[in-house]
Amino acid sequence: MGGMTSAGGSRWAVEVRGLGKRYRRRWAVRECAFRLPAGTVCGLVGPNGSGKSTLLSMIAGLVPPTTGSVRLRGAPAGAPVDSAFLAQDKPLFPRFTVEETLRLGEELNPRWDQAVAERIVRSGAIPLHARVGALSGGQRSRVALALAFGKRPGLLLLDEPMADLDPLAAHELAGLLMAEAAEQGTTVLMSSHQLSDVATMCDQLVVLGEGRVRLAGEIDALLASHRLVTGAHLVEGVPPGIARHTVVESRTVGRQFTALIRPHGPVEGEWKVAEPTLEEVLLAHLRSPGTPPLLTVGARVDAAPTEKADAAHPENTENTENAEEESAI
Ligand SMILES: Nc1ncnc2c1ncn2[C@@H]1O[C@H](COP(=O)(O)OP(=O)(O)OP(=O)(O)O)[C@@H](O)[C@H]1O
Repeated sequence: MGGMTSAGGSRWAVEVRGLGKRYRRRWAVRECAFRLPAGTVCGLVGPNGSGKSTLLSMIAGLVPPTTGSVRLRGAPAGAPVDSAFLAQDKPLFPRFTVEETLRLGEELNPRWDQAVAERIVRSGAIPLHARVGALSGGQRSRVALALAFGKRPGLLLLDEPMADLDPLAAHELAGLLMAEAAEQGTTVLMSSHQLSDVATMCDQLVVLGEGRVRLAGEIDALLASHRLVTGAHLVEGVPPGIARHTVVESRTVGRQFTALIRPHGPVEGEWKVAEPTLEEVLLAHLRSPGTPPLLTVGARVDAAPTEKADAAHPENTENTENAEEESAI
């Protein structure tokens, strides 16, 4: 992705710069800056309370940022965009029938695709005449997904879409999301706590920790910039040959030393060195929130000044330990 430029803007579905949200004294999202190529499926991962829903709501234009800006498809910040947001609580009118709910979707959306919406509802065996308030949680999720997909949006923002779906429904949704991205060029940004869903569905990743971006970019490139190192080690602590790399996490059990590192050059010594799985990289980063952030070249935005950022909130800038890691990926 090294040759990418932001020329033409529209190759980036989402660009956020200096994005922050403060609720009273507490920052839910801080200094987020990354971009997401159009037509990709991106997983948004992070511990509870790390700011995923807040970030999605700001990108959806539902929550005004305290600092920074969101740009969608190269359009000026704040311009109306063709996106659909499926919130975690999936708000629907309980007194409407499923059919009435879809009709409302049709009336509100000029590009409405009734066939897609109906297919999603029918494959869950949900009767069109059923009242939404009488459906199970998973069935309501399916209706909400039908509404989101029926809009045929360019950008689909999903907050834990799989959370209450049964395994078959989740599998079907995964197929649908990937097909939409491939066939319609839809960009999908979805938060999830299911690392295996992220591994099977997503080609991009954004990891949040305490409201900040910890990892962002193409999953292949992120994996390629990490190594899992194992071997025998007789004394406590990280061996000097390993400590010269960025050590995300290390542990010694008995005589067995294991570390997830970002190598800066060859790993010397009698170590077994392998490329980690996505799950290994994610878990290590979730357990080690102090690791410097890593953004691939494709995910980085220039450090352009943001609208209302740092001048009004000088406490935003103090954090040198959060300096981004230099990398050639
Ligand atoms: N409307 C609000 N008013 C005050 N604080 C809020 C509000 N919404 C979110 N927060 C706070 O912002 C932080 C981030 O919350 P957010 O819901 O964005 O996290 P999340 O990563 O989506 O969490 P989860 O995985 O539990 O869904 C939390 O500390 C939360 O308490």
